[in-house]
Amino acid sequence: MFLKAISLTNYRNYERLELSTDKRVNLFIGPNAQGKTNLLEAIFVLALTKSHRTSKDKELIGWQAPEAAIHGVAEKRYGDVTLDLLFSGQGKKAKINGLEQRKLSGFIGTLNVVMFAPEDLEIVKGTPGVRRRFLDMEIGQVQPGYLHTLQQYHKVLVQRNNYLKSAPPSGLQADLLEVWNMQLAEHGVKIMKKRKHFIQKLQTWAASIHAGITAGGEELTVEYRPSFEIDASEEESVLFDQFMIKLSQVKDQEFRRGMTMVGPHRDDMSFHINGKEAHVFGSQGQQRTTALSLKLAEIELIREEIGEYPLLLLDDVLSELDQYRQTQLIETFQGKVQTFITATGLESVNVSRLEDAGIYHVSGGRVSE
Ligand SMILES: Nc1ncnc2c1ncn2[C@@H]1O[C@H](COP(=O)(O)OP(=O)(O)OP(=O)(O)O)[C@@H](O)[C@H]1O
Repeated sequence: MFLKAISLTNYRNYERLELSTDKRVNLFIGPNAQGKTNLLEAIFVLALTKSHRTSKDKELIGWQAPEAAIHGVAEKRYGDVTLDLLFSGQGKKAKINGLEQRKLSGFIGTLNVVMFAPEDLEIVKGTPGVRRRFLDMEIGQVQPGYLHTLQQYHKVLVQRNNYLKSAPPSGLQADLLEVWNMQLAEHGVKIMKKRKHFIQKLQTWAASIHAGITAGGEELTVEYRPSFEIDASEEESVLFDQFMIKLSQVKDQEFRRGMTMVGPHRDDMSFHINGKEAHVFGSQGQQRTTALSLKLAEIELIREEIGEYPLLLLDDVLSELDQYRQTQLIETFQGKVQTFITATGLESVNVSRLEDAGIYHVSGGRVSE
């Protein structure tokens, strides 16, 4: 897929921007705090209706304005699509080809993006919560039903935790807990199964991309670390029973601690380079390359799922890669994936390798070619 044009109205520091993005590689250059990330963020928001930097939509609206709008024209396999998002104090509205979508889930996935930014290092170095968010965003982008199941799971989890916290063990109502257990297990196994499948595929692509970027010097393995082991090839009913047994085993502990001890909200994933845990033993460069391999693997996973390549957004990351890794990155996707890159200067980018590139200068919320 290809983003042909984007316009912004009162989006962060862009009062009004109309930009045609008809090149395979679009490079945005400028000093700090001029609006480069804001522009990539706007493309990300047009795909997922929310920012990668903030959960507060209000922050996307220009400080002096009541509302913000993003308009884009994307070329897809089956033709052109126009996308509109409007953010105001009342919430957000989404339109595809001028038609308002009753549910945002009908809009998400029309445009697909993969963003790689400096903070993605946290996928490797950060807490399990960061890794779960990464998984959920990625699976959610290609399997719309997933986010709905996740929401249901979290609703039950909150109710169950409140009950565990407030009820004295002697006064427990076994029936009530049983109902929540069943709902938790029903949604929980669906999420775990999807995560397990996703990580298996992610592992295959990430390992081969990582080997390419490091000229075969590093072998990356990615593993799912659920709160209890499952065999994802089993029927959901078998996994449901396993989940229920697990809940009964940790019951006493749950009452003591007042919280749910097993389930996808306690999942994690692990990364090993040449058999050693990347989080503990990896150098900064190895950790960054691991995060990059995961993101690039996602590009292939999205293509497998939807039949075309997503856009790639690289925010301020090229300067952190040595020339060899930059070249590998560019050559892997050159000609196949439309790419948007930000950098503070051209010297940090191996421009000679780029084909069909447009170079834009960003200054104070304005973009010039
Ligand atoms: N809601 C908003 N309304 C107006 N301006 C905003 C809003 N949110 C952020 N800004 C401004 O946007 C600018 C930051 O832009 P951005 O994050 O895109 O910088 P950048 O060009 O990517 O810089 P760097 O190279 O440092 O990453 C800041 O000057 C900030 O004050």
